[in-house]
Amino acid sequence: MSQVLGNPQLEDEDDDEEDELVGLADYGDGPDSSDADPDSGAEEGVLDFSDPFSTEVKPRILLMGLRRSGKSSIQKVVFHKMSPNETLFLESTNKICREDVSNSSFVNFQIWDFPGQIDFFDPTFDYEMIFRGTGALIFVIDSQDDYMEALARLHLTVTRAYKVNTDINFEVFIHKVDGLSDDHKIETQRDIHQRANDDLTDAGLEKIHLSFYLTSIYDHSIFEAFSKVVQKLIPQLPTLENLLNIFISNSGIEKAFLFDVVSKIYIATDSTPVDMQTYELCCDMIDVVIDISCIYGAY
Ligand SMILES: Nc1nc2c(ncn2[C@@H]2O[C@H](COP(=O)(O)OP(=O)(O)OP(=O)(O)O)[C@@H](O)[C@H]2O)c(=O)[nH]1
Repeated sequence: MSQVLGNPQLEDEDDDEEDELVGLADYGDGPDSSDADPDSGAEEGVLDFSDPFSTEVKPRILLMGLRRSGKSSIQKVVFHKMSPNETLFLESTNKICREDVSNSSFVNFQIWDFPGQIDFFDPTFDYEMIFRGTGALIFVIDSQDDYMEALARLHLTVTRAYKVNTDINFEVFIHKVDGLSDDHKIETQRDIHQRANDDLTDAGLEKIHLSFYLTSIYDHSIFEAFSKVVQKLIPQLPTLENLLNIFISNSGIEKAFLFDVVSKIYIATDSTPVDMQTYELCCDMIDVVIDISCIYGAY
């Protein structure tokens, strides 16, 4: 049986969502570029890259990838509890959207959602400043689309970012795999992995490590992948893992996760392998607890 640990902050959830989008950089060249996301409660304005907020020491996670690859959907489903079907109605992002995620002392970072058409040669785009403070760069590839252009973009993005900051974790989400058969998923992952690493080797940058994940917003894979990305940014991870190891060996519990209840990402787990079904069961349990808490108003 699994143990679910965490600190729900349910009463603040709605308020948090209101406050979460803290800034938007105008990066659009289209007619919609001044439109704020109507659902986000966003505070709109031109982002001053030199503002004091942007130099905060919170780890920064960037969501990049081609247009319509699924970046905003990932953010909305994981951090705003949007149902996957609702993402069909999301409008294209025309600005850099920054969101502060401060669910607990461990889940405390900024997510920057980039528009698909970002141009590194645009002098108004200060990519050096952006990459300098970045902990993880998630590059989203639409696996249901032809991914050659996405791979070229991935290469350009990673090499640019690495030049500025060699400490960035590069995470590649091979996304929308719900539309692929199991064999096709494995083949796509192998092909993307091979091509992306070959491109880096050809550029003499084989030391750059890319991590690959098969993801979809229609199942728990996106939460699992995000969990792994976030864990790499938590310096206390080895200690937490150790504590969970001690916990399961002394309690007879089979598997333990330390959850961020609000987002359902797990911050740490013991060192036995993660079985997706156990993780899904724990996520479902969290949903039940949240639903019951809402009904009985315990908070
Ligand atoms: N089948 C499937 N569709 C998805 C998934 N994730 C996102 N989508 C769909 O992909 C489309 C584009 O999603 P967005 O989140 O707007 O993409 P984006 O990368 O933010 O797009 P830009 O803002 O234009 O850069 C939407 O219709 C989503 O419903 C997924 O895991 N599976």
